[in-house]
Amino acid sequence: MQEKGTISIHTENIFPIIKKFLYSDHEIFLRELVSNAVDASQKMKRLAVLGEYKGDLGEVRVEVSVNKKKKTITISDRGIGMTAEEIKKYINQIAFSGATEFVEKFKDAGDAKEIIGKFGLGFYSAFMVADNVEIDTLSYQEGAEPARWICDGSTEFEITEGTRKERGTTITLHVNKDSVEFLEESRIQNVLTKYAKFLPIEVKFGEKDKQVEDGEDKEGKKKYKTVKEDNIINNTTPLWTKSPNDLTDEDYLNFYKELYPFSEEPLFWIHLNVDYPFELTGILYFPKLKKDFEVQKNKIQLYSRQVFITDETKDVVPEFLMLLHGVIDSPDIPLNVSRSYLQSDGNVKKINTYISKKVADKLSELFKKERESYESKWEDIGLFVKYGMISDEKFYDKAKDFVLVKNTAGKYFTMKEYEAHIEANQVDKDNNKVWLYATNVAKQDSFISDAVDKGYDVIVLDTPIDSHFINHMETKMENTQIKRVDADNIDKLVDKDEKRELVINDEQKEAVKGVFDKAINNKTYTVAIEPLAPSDAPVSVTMPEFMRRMKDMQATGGGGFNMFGSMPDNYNVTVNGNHKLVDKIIKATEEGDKEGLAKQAFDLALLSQGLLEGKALTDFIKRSTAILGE
Ligand SMILES: Nc1ncnc2c1ncn2[C@@H]1O[C@H](COP(=O)(O)OP(=O)(O)OP(=O)(O)O)[C@@H](O)[C@H]1O
Repeated sequence: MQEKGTISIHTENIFPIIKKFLYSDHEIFLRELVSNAVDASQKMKRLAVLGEYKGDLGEVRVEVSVNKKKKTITISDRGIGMTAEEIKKYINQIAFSGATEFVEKFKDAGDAKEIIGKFGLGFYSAFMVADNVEIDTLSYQEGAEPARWICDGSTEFEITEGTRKERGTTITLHVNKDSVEFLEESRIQNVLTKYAKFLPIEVKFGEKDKQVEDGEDKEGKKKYKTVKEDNIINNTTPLWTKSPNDLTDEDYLNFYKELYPFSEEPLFWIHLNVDYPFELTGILYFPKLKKDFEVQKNKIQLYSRQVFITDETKDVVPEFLMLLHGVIDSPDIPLNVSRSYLQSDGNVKKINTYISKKVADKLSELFKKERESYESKWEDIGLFVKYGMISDEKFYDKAKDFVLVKNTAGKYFTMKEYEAHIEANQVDKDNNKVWLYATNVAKQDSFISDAVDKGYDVIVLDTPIDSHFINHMETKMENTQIKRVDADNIDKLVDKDEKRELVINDEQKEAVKGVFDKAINNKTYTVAIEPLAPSDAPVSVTMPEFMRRMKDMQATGGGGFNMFGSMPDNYNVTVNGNHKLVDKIIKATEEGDKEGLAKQAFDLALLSQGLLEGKALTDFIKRSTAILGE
């Protein structure tokens, strides 16, 4: 038997185009060929189970080897093999028609780069690294003849009788001169570890050293010797393929270590398992996030029937879920399409909804069953929950019952509990509940203690996401305002319309304002004289809530409020017209003394907020020291 033919594709220059497109991702040829070998092996095993193959299965594993001298890479399996007819059908027609389709679809596409590695190019991808490809195969079918196929990367191929005696297929790649890197064992080892680590059929790549006990020496100490053993790349039954009922916490923790050898232990995990309306399995871990969530992204690995596809899961899982770690395995995620398509894909949407619901359910269960432990983990999960609430309305609906706020005394509340907690006292004249928050307990201490003295409660919102979270919550909660505790004088923050009289007259008020304006001499500070309690601070410096929040949001990204980030800081300076200091300023005869007092009080206000620095701080200390010596 000898047959020559032309592969039926229209695009004669298909090879150069494919090579160009896939330039940066040549390594996927190995993923494709090993996956094919695994598929053929699994089919073989199934046939045996079904009783359709009665012969000896032997050891069904895939073997990869490299011959540097001959410049070849071989991938061989003991799968179902192919007859000459099957080669013609599956390789010449199907495999190549897939490649033609690829070229036609994407030769003009702007996002060709994005689809690299996502398009299952199958067998054809061998030509990215090889000038010549051979197939030696023997079908499992009784009486089948071995067949051999050779193709030199043009559209010409040749099928002849083969010599293979053993069932299965060997693919031999004659590596081209641009791809010699793949003749290095370490390179192949890396690529296999990346893509084949959890394949369901054993993949062997050469041998490795192993230390085994070898009796004892004269002093009775154990001796060891080095022996060779098969280098098996994969764990064929990774944890996510097992039933959760058969697994212990230790199993999950060990698997986490296998995935991320250098990471801290995760907080908890969710085992995903769904058959309908799509197929998906996986394990998602909640890592210890702390406050730096950016570094945590891109840790979820995406598999399709245990073949690693990518760890760029953007577009496949909702943005906020990308903070999680773990594995998702689904044959229903289309991998051979561009990203924009992926976002509108029905299955991807269903998968998103499913994962997001599962995660919300898990958190809800933990909150209900183990509140104490949930609270102790809040520092780590809070960020995630808030991120989810802002970005996913369905998640918000569930999470609003288990999102927590902590007050300055360290007590945790749900939103409902907190509302009840402040309802009696923290309400302004218009019947708005006023939530007070601090972003830095140490720096805002004086404001916090003013609020606490009034019997008010202050919560701590000190993570980068909080300014966004507050904005979101305000739109959700009725008759509620959320204000930073240092955004104004406490009586203004919770304005109960308790009128207090100013003890000085209008003329004196103007004069005092003039003294402060002159002493401060800076347009970003707006001075106002207010009638406060004589025991309140003489001067306070605040930044209005709106301005502060826009700046905070801008600093942590997003919000579309770029203009605020570049605006100078604007502060309100509130002078307590009823404080003894004001009286002293009025009574002072020297202009310099008046200004000196005003400046000193203003600097003290800045100091209490950590706003006094540099030369201003040095001057203040000198001035204060001088006063002590007077
Ligand atoms: N090692 C093998 N043993 C038996 N049959 C094989 C082997 N490799 C390829 N084939 C046959 O050739 C066909 C084409 O392979 P190819 O990899 O191009 O596409 P595919 O595996 O069907 O799809 P994909 O694009 O997902 O890789 C396979 O479906 C299979 O029938």
